[in-house]
Amino acid sequence: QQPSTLAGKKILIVYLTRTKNTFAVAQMIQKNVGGTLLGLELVKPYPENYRQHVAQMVQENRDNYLPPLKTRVDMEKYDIVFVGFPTWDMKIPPPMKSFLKQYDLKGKTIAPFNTNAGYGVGSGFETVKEFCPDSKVLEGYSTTGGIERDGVLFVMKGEKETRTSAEVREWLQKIKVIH
Ligand SMILES: Cc1cc2nc3c(=O)[nH]c(=O)nc-3n(C[C@H](O)[C@H](O)[C@H](O)COP(=O)(O)O)c2cc1C
Repeated sequence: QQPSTLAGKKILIVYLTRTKNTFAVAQMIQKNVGGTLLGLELVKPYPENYRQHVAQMVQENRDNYLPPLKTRVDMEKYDIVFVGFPTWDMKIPPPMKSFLKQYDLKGKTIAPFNTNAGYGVGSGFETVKEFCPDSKVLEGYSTTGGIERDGVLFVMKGEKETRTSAEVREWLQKIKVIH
């Protein structure tokens, strides 16, 4: 494991994923910094069908609905929280808003990361800042993931995986989590 410039700090890597691209980035982060991986699960999972999933999410955004989480975590144990999510509708996904709203992240350091279909993170990183006004929100990392609409699901393999791993390391160095 790499020496951490934040030695002694307890790290949580929370992520939301549907087709595992964001999960793959979460694993790359863990390889570099250690810490606990935590995948967000919902009380009522989204439909497996992509179009139904999109329709439900669009409605949730319209209603500003925060879906209840099944996942529980003792946040007091952690100092640094990595927050990973795919871009949905050019925004942060509703379940990640549920997470940010539910837990007290005051005084903690937050490092957001994202995968998307090529249109970028949208308003996602800004929303993290809005939900965490009393946290230190570091510069985020974003990369392309799947394009489920076109049948492209998991892409974090081969050359893409190698390149993304290198970028993740560079990002962790830039935000001074590792040397
Ligand atoms: C409901 C839904 C909405 C999405 N909306 C967008 C979007 O607005 N812009 C974009 O670039 N990608 C969008 N995507 C694509 C995902 O961000 C991309 O495939 C991402 O890598 C998925 O991460 P995951 O494999 O961790 O689930 C959407 C995917 C889903 C399932």
